[in-house]
Amino acid sequence: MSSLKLPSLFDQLAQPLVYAESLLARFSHLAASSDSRSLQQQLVAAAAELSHCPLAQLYLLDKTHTQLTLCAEWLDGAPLQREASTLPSDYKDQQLLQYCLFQNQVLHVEALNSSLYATPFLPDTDRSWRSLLCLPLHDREQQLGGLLLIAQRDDQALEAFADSLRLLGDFAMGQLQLLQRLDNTPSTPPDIASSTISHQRGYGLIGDSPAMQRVYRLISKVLHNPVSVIVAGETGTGKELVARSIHDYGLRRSQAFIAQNCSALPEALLESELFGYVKGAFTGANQDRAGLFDAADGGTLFLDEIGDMPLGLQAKLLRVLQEGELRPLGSNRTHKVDVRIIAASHHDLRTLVDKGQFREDLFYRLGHFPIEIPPLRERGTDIQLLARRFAEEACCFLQRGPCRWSDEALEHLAGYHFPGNVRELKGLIARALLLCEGNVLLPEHFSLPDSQQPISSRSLRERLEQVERNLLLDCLRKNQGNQTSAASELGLPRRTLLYRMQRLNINAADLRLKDRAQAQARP
Ligand SMILES: Nc1ncnc2c1ncn2[C@@H]1O[C@H](COP(=O)(O)OP(=O)(O)OP(=O)(O)O)[C@@H](O)[C@H]1O
Repeated sequence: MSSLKLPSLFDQLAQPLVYAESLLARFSHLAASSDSRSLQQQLVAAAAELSHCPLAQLYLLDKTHTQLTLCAEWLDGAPLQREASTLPSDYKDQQLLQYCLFQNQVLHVEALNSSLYATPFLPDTDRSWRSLLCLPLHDREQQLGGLLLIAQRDDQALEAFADSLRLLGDFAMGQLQLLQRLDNTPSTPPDIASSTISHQRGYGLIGDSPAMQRVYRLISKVLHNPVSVIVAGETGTGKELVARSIHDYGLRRSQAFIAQNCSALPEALLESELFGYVKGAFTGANQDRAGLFDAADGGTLFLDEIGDMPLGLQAKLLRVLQEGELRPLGSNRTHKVDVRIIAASHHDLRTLVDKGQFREDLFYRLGHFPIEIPPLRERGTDIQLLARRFAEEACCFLQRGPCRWSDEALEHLAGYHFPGNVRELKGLIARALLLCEGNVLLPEHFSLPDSQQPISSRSLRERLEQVERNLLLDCLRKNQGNQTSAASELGLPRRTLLYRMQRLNINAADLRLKDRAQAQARP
């Protein structure tokens, strides 16, 4: 929440203490309200009366965060009930409201008659509207939930009311949330069998651990904000899933989400995939073809493994990000695109910048908002939530009845390190279900390496070896088992890597076989 800027309030109001007193009274009225409808009415009445504006409006976003609805209106001292048919069916074309929502910013317009914004959402009255103040409102989780608007028929500076009305509006949003929760409280306790579903509250992601709660908080900050995001984390931790959640729960959800892995294609092919081309751009270009930027126009483009994008393409990407303009291959014309970029990498991009393998300007342009996804080993009991959920999904997929978990099997999983993270867990469970002939999952259904004695009973040396083993395995997997590339990434001579692998009992051939088996077992 923003804090009250008392100096501006004191400067601009004739009787600031009287104002502060009425503001307090409004807070306590709202706190006492016991139904959502009257709470919304009380908020608009309070906003109009505190600011001495004839009009106040409250707009709320629906659960999908895409649809804005006018929920309460106060005009000339009384509630206004407009026929739904006289109101816009949605406010997607209302630039002023959308600006406030998308930018998550307070908007103050003092001379509406000379402003560029149209205001058909304000009610028609004898005298036209001259000034307004529009405030984004947030709920208790700091998620954008709606807008509070006040308007005046004179040219009047209304910013002095921004901080205090925002606090009041945010408080009302929190109260609304509480009332809605009370309305929906089930009269009987939740079904135990469906308990895992209740944990799916983090934007469709599973996990309740403090590490994942931190991720959810970061996601909530960028949902309604068009900044580029970099999702970082080890392989298989859920980076693409997080990117999808940001798209699915944000204002772009009705548009396309397109994902492209930047390490999967050679440079020329990646370039034509991303930017498109015109007929004759190269041999075989028989017709114009739109690229992924065009396909994602209005939506989100997820660039996975951005650290592997060749430097030449990085420059082209930077241009699109800066100018919002695209020039397909072989064309001398540019056109505008509006694409939100979410990039992911399991490399540390800062290190790549230092090595000259990633452009510093692109790093700063993209990396406004990094989100670090924790590895599974830092998520505590989330492993069990995920395991149960994946088993339910796999049972559905295999069209068999639900399986029970033995405590030993859950403990067995909890003690394992999971170098391949959530993806590895998912693969292990799919395989275990195939091996399980009854309906109880037991430790022997999970083919975890033998050395899985509890971490706490191992010596420091054994633990360090385990860390080193996981690091080498990760690096080898990432480099598709190529020891020369893995050694170069680790900054080791190849001979040293081979020696360490031998000492730690890592067999590159096994690694490839195991990965293949897991890929096949994946549902
Ligand atoms: N928190 C989560 N809840 C549910 N499923 C998850 C979660 N995290 C990851 N997964 C699942 O794990 C698998 C791997 O996730 P994802 O592909 O998003 O990982 P990634 O980090 O992008 O992988 P890579 O490093 O290979 O690009 C997917 O099947 C995904 O659905």
